[in-house]
Amino acid sequence: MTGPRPGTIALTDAAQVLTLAGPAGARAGAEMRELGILEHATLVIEDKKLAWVGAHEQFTARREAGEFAGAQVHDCRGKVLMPALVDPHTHLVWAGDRRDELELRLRGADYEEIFAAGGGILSSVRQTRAASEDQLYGQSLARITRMRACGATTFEIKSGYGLELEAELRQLRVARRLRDEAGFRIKTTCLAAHAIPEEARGSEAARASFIERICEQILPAVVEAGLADYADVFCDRGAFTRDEAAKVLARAVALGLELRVHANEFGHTGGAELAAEFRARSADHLLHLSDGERAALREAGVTATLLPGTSLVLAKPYANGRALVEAGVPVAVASDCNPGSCALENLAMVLGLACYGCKLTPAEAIVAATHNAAVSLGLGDEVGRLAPGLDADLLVLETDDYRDLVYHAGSPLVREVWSRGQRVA
Ligand SMILES: N=CN[C@@H](CCC(=O)O)C(=O)O
Ligand SMILES: [Zn+2]
Repeated sequence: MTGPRPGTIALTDAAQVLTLAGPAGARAGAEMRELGILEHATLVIEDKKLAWVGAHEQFTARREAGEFAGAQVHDCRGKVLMPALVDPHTHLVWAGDRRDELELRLRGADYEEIFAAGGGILSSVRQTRAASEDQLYGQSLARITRMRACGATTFEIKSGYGLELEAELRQLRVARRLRDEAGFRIKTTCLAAHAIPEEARGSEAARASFIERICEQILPAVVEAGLADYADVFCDRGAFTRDEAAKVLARAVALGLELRVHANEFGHTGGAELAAEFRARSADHLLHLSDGERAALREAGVTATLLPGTSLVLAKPYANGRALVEAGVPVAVASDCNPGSCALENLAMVLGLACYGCKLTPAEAIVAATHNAAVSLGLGDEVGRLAPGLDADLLVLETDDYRDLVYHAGSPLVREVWSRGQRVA
């Protein structure tokens, strides 16, 4: 029997605890609806970890027998406890803003046309290149702190607003500082293949030499500096062709990086097939997807990451999440937080969009933005479920029914955010 320990906290008698008990791997099909709900349940945190979860009556009996005696009790009656959200696709390190484009788009301009004319991603590249590392860090820290207040404690962060060696390294260093200095749980991705930069747009030869630079200069330097866990490519109309993307992905694999792919956002551009061929950890966006492409993702064990905030902001179709679940593809949901196509910071609200737009059920959306997202980042044994031994990253919701996250999407239901046993928001 364990005695009282300093730093023991009991979150007691919650109306629902969503444990997500079940398989440790990515979940697909009906498994995505299993939340492992305990009613009238208590959860015990010791130091940074989850130590115990079970019926409140059992907790009381064990406490009377002397266990958990020193626990600090935090009454959670009428509340829901669930794993903190995991955001597996963000571009949250950038400088400046694109508020002017928001107004242009609302008055009828098209995102792809703005990009082709030298705005869009290229506007953020100019602003990010011009920022110092400390400016970039300050702006990104404010942003990620707001995102955490909305419920996410774990983030994937991509580069891709540098598109030249030093600026790409700077973005990734800032992402690492958010992890090492500010304590966020972060995985980083080199997305040097996000767009062809202005200086490489004059000719086919300049374009080819930029791709060569990604393969022979930027990716090797990023790996050498230990700054990235993944590589990513924007394989789509107006960005990189299937052949160009394949070249970058092959080089990344040779350098020891795992892969994520921006795929099929604007059309059937080969990105999803490529993600399957290269057995990427995830294929993201997927607004346009055939039965064959869904089957290829399933066979290759690729997680489909949905970004419904982007569909809302760009007034594009929503990815068919229902068809992906029915096809047995593990689904994750992310914010895609970026300066242009989706600056939404509230992943809890995006879960609502995943249901209303992509037709996931509330339970599927929660599994997608917790456990499946964590597994896609290689963090399934740290976060994403409420099980003893995992980090104590969890949310206290101001409701007694988890479905309110979707029913009242956008309302401030995330009352407390805990990360590694500390209340952080
Ligand atoms: N689609 C490509 N990249 C980002 C958009 C970046 C931007 O507009 O700055 C996305 O995932 O939506
Ligand atoms: Zn993206």
